[in-house]
Amino acid sequence: MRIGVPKEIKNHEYRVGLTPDSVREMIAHGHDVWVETQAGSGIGADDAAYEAVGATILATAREVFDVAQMIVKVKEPQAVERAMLRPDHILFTYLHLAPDGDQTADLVKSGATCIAYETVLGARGGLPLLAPMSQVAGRLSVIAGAKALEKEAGGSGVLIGGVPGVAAGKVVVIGGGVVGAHAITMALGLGADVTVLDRTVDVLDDLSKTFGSSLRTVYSTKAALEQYVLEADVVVGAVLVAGAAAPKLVTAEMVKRMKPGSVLVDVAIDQGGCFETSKATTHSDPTYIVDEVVHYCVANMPGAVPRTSTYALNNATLPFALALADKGAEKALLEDPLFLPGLNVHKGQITCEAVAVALGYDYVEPATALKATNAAAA
Ligand SMILES: NC(=O)C1=CN([C@@H]2O[C@H](COP(=O)(O)OP(=O)(O)OC[C@H]3O[C@@H](n4cnc5c(N)ncnc54)[C@H](O)[C@@H]3O)[C@@H](O)[C@H]2O)C=CC1
Ligand SMILES: CC(=O)C(=O)O
Ligand SMILES: [Mg+2]
Repeated sequence: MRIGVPKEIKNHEYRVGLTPDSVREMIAHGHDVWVETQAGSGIGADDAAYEAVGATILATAREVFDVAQMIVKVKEPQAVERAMLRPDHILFTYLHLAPDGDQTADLVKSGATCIAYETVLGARGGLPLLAPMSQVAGRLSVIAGAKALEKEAGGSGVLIGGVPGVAAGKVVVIGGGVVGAHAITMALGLGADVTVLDRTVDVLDDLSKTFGSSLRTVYSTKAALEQYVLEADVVVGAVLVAGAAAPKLVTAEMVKRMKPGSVLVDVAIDQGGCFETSKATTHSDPTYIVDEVVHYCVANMPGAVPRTSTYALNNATLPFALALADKGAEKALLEDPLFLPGLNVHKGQITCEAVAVALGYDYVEPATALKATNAAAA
């Protein structure tokens, strides 16, 4: 198959869809790979590193999209990229469609086969192609929160870990999944006073076993949320209902009552955000203030540490990218019931139920959509 790797163009996004090592695997499987010039510069992989493993460098994204059958990216395609998609393209990347009507409409119109990293399922549960970036974002969330607490940033001037004789900052993590667990690791490591809320008792049980008595675990009710959010110095929003828009757990009214100079870090912003006052920000202007509360809502947090993030992402995505290239999208997806839920849009149809429900489209089961294409082609 002909594989294309364009340079990412989202604000301060330095990751790349395939590392040179991944390209080498693709080529060893008999595929051809075209890479846009400088696509790997953010991870320290120059054009020569891609050429050394057999890739061909192209000057523009347009040439990459023109030559490729499958496009491997990191972030959801931006409008200019969506305009280059064709019905015969396979697009393999993060999509986060539920909160993004414009992107969804463009992908439907393109007729392309669009497979989202974030809805592929794992054999041991969870979301294996989201997990590595959730690990990174969870760890970064506490660093971002600690920086935003500084006076200069509009924060209250609390040092997150305190010092002997002065209390540490209170970090409240809402959602104890992958982002949550990694935020907890960092916050405890920095010496903060840490509480996690989740609505699944088993999640709290696992976290309690992992972190012991240094972590406060709380079952998430409206009352508990309000109590802990109002006392917090930093709140990390880390909830997820797979594929769906994030529930708005902290209302604008609660934000008004938070401590002046406290900080909200909405990691769930890529699914629309779990605080009512959240709006997506970028690495070049990551925070804004509402009612004296600092908001950090960067939708591509791992893009700030592209070396760690790209390698972690490729470790998870490469086997799936190889399956798509080796077998074609229909066969690769239909043969693997855990990969199949990754299909979000196919030939103009929405094949992820949570996206269809969120945006008011008809839902077509992914297997049905793929088999209909096979039948039409036969
Ligand atoms: N901004 C960014 O750069 C990045 C954002 N993310 C996002 O972070 C979010 C979290 O991802 P993961 O930790 O991987 O998900 P996960 O599925 O591992 O964990 C989510 C947790 O939220 C809990 N939850 C769901 N609804 C809840 C509610 N109403 N109240 C309390 N808890 C609730 C679940 O029980 C689960 O434990 C996702 O939206 C993901 O896309 C992930 C990576 C990067
Ligand atoms: C998961 C995601 O949105 C990211 O890594 O940018
Ligand atoms: Mg206030």
